[in-house]
Amino acid sequence: MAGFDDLASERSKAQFDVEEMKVIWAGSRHTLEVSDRISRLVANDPVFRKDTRTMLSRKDLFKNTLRKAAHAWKRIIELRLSEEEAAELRFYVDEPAFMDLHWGMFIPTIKGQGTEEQQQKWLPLAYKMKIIGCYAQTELGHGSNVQGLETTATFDPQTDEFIIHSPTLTSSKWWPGGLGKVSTHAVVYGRLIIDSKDYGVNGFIVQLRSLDDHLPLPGITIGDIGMKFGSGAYNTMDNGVLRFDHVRIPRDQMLMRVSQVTREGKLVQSNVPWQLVYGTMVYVRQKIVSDASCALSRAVCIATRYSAVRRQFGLQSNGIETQVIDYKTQQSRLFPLLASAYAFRFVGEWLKWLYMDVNQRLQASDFSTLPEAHACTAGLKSLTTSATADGIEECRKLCGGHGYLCSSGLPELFAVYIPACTYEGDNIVLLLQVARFLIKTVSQLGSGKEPVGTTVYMGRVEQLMQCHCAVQKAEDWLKPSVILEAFEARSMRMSVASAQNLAKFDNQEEGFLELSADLVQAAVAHCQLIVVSKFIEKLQQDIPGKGVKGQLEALCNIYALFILHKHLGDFLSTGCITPKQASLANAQLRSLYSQVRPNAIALVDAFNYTDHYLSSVLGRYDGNVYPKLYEEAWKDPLNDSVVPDGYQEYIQPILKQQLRNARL
Ligand SMILES: CCCCCCCCCCCCCCCCCCC/C=C/C(=O)SCCNC(=O)CCNC(=O)[C@H](O)C(C)(C)COP(=O)(O)OP(=O)(O)OC[C@H]1O[C@@H](n2cnc3c(N)ncnc32)[C@H](O)[C@@H]1OP(=O)(O)O
Ligand SMILES: Cc1cc2nc3c(=O)[nH]c(=O)nc-3n(C[C@H](O)[C@H](O)[C@H](O)COP(=O)(O)OP(=O)(O)OC[C@H]3O[C@@H](n4cnc5c(N)ncnc54)[C@H](O)[C@@H]3O)c2cc1C
Repeated sequence: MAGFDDLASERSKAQFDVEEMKVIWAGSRHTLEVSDRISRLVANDPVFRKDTRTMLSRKDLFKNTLRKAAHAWKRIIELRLSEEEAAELRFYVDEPAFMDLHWGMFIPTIKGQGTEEQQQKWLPLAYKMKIIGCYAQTELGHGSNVQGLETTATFDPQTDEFIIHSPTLTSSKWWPGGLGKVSTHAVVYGRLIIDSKDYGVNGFIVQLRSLDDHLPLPGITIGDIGMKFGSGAYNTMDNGVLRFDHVRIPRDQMLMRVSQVTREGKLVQSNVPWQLVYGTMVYVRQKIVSDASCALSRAVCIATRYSAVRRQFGLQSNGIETQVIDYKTQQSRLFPLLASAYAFRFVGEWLKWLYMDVNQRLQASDFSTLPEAHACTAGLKSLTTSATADGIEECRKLCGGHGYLCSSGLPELFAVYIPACTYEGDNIVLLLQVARFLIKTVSQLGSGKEPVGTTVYMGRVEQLMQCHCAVQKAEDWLKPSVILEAFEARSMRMSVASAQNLAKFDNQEEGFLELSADLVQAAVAHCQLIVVSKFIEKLQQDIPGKGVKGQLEALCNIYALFILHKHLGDFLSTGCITPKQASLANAQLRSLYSQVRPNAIALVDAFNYTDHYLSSVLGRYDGNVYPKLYEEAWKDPLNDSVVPDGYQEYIQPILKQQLRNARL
């Protein structure tokens, strides 16, 4: 039967050891074992079913999410799951919920911005979930501009308290996940006011709801902000609105690692940089990069399997049509996304390491790598989420009409994913942060301050401004040194050109605004260089398993040459490559697609996703697409009755009217 045979035959063609590739994808044999075990545990638990999610009303959907979250927590306790296992469980349950903000933002904020005493007081309560917290920063009037927040926290020396207040409608907290209906507490960001003086934005732990009956505490107005994009999707989350009317909290509920307010109302700065108030965002942005590879690989897995099952046109001698995966256009759209999924996986792994490293340094009062960590997390968050959102939509189109059905899994995946381009920092705003960092780095060249980390290449400015690409034949594009130099030269030249243009302005801030579109492109070029270079670094590690390294090399080259092809204007206009070299790169790309073609199904099998996680009829492991699509259609509530509700009120009268008109 079509599908079964197609995928089985594809798997038999694989030229590499899929089991070893699974280890590479997971990060280690141990991680693969944990992820495999927990994914099956979730798939086999009826409470975690998700097939009706897109058809439920908001209220039912939300209650269902609460039920799943409670069950997940129960299983975590019963099975004594480790933190790693619990995080995997959350991943495979695959439903955004208040727990994400509690564990992903509330707890990390207390850890990162609270003093030792504050951590000792609040963390045990949060770990045992005796309180549930969220992260209340964004307001109706201000999201990107954190320094523009309006909520006030005014110190009252009489009572040794802060008075938290929402002075305007636009100061209402708006968007925080978990806030609308669940959280009992929040870290609230507001302006610290002492003696009528504004000391800027700080975090405060505020109790919102009673721990007895869950009612809002006096002075607090709280609710959900309403339905969001798509059915199911992010509507499982209670993104909320919150207003304060002079709510009092004890002084020790201001998070005081960065600065402290004394009993006398004096502000004392500690030795840590004030930017640590933004620290949770760095942590979450780093996580979002790893998540990008998961979302993209999931869409790619669905589109690749379906492309091997789907046949259109071109009858072969045996009388069957061509698998759409064999069309070069399909390959040129699909394989760069497959390569991007692997590329984002490895850059995510590296970013996790970078974050751990910066964190260890912070503990030891070494703040030197914070600007680099901020630029990398901001830039890579922006680059990977934008590419993933576009990539999921491309996968939908790669699946033709059936991709538009909810049962393909792609519409909901898209709807859940796209806010990642906005939350934790709008992607353009974040790229502008990277651009500032690059301009600063360029302006310091020659000052004796050597560029570090991902900007080390800028230390070779003279060479990179003048170098000529050495490619003479298509295969030359397979050399990592050639690719790296082209990407470094492009990024260097774009940053230098931006800095030179900026220097023409008397007012740097005005110049920055005027040139911001070019600056964003320079930031993208730098971030793409990071992704390419981290993929190349990965390949320099010991990679066991028959044929595994060869496949990864092909994917790395596809990623780099696809980006080169997509941004050809940059590479040509900066003189990094010639038109002839561009066309050789394109020829090489085509040849790489042919190399990956027989391995495509095995390369997506290596993600090791269960059918439960994929939740896609098109992406089923067994390829049994058509019978299951047919079966799914009949499950739609519209098909509960043969004649639809409303027939007598709305269809029959029209038909009768037409009958009368026809007789006239
Ligand atoms: C055991 C059981 C377990 C249970 C299992 C459950 C497990 C569940 C885990 C799930 C985890 C998943 C977690 C993920 C959840 C995802 C959900 C996301 C929900 C969304 C949340 C949000 O959106 S929160 C709100 C986010 N908001 C933003 O991102 C705002 C963006 N804006 C800004 O960041 C800033 O305003 C700015 C950076 C754009 C501008 O800042 P500012 O106005 O201060 O000006 P400058 O540009 O001049 O910057 C000054 C100076 O500071 C430097 N800098 C800026 N930001 C940072 C930073 N973050 N870190 C370090 N430094 C920074 C900047 O470079 C400047 O430096 P100079 O040296 O002066 O140049
Ligand atoms: C699903 C979801 C969940 C969220 N969860 C939380 C949460 O848990 N806690 C929380 O506090 N917040 C949360 N947020 C809020 C989120 O962090 C903000 O929406 C985000 O930071 C973007 O800010 P904004 O909405 O103010 O966008 P705006 O800044 O208003 O952006 C609008 C447009 O203006 C552009 N723009 C803005 N500033 C500039 C600039 N300087 N230069 C050039 N262009 C600019 C942007 O690129 C964008 O195109 C969530 C948001 C969403 C969508």
